[in-house]
Amino acid sequence: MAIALKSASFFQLKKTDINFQVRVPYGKPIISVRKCAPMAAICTSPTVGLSETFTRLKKEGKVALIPYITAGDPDLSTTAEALKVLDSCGSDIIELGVPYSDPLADGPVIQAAATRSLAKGTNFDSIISMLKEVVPQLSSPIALFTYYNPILKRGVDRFMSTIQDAGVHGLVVPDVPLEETVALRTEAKKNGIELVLLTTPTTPRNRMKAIVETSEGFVYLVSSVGVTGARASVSAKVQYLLAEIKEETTKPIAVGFGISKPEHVKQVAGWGADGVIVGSAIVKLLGEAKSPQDGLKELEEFTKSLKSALV
Ligand SMILES: O=P(O)(O)OC[C@@H](O)[C@@H](O)c1c[nH]c2ccccc12
Repeated sequence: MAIALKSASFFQLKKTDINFQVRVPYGKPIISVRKCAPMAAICTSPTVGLSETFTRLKKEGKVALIPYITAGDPDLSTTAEALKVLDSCGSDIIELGVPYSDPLADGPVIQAAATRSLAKGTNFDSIISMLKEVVPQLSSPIALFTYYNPILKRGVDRFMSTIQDAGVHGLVVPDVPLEETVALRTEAKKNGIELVLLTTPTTPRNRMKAIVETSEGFVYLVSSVGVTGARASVSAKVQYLLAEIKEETTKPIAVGFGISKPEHVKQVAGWGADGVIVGSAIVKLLGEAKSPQDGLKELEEFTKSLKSALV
């Protein structure tokens, strides 16, 4: 059954018939089968932002599942489907990475994904076009992930208004130092975009205090030194770092880096995290699957396993 995206605005899809062909302007049509929880009614009411999502989850006594994927890997049509799979399989916020040629904070898995995506011709404009089609079908807010250079190239004000117009709620810029976030924060605020800042295990206490006071949406606690990438275990130091940050702020704290299994998710949630971020394990699964359809099916199973660790 082919559904013109526009006419799906009040379409309640039942669990059994989530099997439809979506014709998208930015790439080849793709058949997708999703068996996760019934999609929320696709309505035009705007998704709520990051802070409101955490406020709702806190009231429900829940921890946010926050996956990260690289846009355009293996291709943008699959990214569009992956966003819907992640959304319908229990993600609460979705980090979407803009591929960049010099991802200095990324490990080999995400670096390879960015290289593949750029080789396919993915660029900021094609990502925005895809988001304009897909965001109205999602119940989870999108936090766009990009290095600073692509923002500067476009101009901070134009970048922020463009992502706001595409329905993006949050922004994470891992390589912008706190001292240089003034311009970003000013334009972000004008466009209702929540700028998430990161603190690490080696961030001095007074600097961490300034970061958490400035961060919007949530505080990103990097669990371990080094670059992104699945680890065999999550450092027990995270428990101490969470307690330290909670002394400085009541803002939600999401932990990322190295988290790649349901048991990691359970452990970090048990240490008091308000959100758990999983990136490389998902990027690897999608990027290395035999086909996009296989990748989407594996993504569904993996996302459900991560979500079940939080129930
Ligand atoms: O990949 P990991 O180890 O699961 O970590 C999350 C990470 O991928 C995601 O949040 C992210 C992608 N690129 C980044 C660059 C810096 C900090 C964080 C990120």
